[in-house]
Amino acid sequence: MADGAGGGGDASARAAVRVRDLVKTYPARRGRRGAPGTPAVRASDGVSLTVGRGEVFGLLGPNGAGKSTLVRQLTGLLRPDSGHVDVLGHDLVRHPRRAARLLAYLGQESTALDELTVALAAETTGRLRGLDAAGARRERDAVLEELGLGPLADRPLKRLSGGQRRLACVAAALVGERPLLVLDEPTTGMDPVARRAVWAAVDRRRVERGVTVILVTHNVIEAELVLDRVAVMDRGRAIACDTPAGLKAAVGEEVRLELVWRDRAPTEVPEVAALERVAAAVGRRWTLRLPPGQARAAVAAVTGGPAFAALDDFTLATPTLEDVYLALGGHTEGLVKA
Ligand SMILES: Nc1ncnc2c1ncn2[C@@H]1O[C@H](COP(=O)(O)OP(=O)(O)OP(=O)(O)O)[C@@H](O)[C@H]1O
Repeated sequence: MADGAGGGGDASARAAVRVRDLVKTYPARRGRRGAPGTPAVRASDGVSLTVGRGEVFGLLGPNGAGKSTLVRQLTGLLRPDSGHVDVLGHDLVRHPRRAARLLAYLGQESTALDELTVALAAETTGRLRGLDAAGARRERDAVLEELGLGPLADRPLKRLSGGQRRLACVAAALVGERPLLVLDEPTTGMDPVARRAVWAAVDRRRVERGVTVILVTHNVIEAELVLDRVAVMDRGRAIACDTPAGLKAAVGEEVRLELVWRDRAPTEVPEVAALERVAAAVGRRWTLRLPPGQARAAVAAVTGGPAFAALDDFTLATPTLEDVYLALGGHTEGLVKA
């Protein structure tokens, strides 16, 4: 595990992936036969980020934050409405087919391999990635051994448990090596032994071969264990990007203040108007990160004087790791904490 040194300015100089101003809106759909339709969703709302070569880079965020939409654009599978995606010097918006040579992608759904046995899924993927027959068999055997899949080699994927099937799909993704691995929640449903095998395999490729890894997760603990840097996604935007330790340190000294207004915030009160400029507002709820002294002053301002009548509730708390996300302006629903 690196200390996160792959991040920051160094990463932009030796970028594996650069994303600039990526926008993707899924169009609204009309409901059929009186059923309600779905509104348009801006799933990528101007995302920019840079992943350094050899980094294990995470996308963290709750359900619906836009993580999968982002990686599907990174992998050339989904065309952005606007913005740029550069992978190892290739413009994947203009040339999406080049993705197949540059990266291995493990999506959330992997039914394409279901009819194959574990061994054949790995071998076939190797052949599709250009290995000759002997090379594909060699890599197949090595990766099945590495992930502890030997005993299941001859079982069709559709006859495996969810976690075993996921592990077989990871194995297939690792055959016929690509310089970039994009893994969308690779360890879903796996037991701890399998999870450890996956993280070890990922780390080995990075350390021994300089492979870059982009990893989607909404597990905060996992993020802290395996990632060099992490971008926190919320409603189609990357709201923060740093090492896990850096993210914690950035809010560690600060206090989280939550204000809930009865009806609307009384922004005609100058102290409230000042707080509004630094608050993340969701409806009637404002979340602020403030140094302890300022937090005390803010509480005094909203609990005394004319603002108090408009205040429904407030809480003050020291941020925990999980609070990093919330303190950055995100929403905790769906963010796995263990
Ligand atoms: N094909 C689609 N058509 C319409 N809307 C979509 C489609 N795919 C995703 N969305 C919407 O886009 C938003 C982002 O979805 P996305 O799957 O990228 O989120 P995510 O962060 O990967 O979530 P999860 O953690 O649940 O996998 C959500 O509001 C989702 O409902």
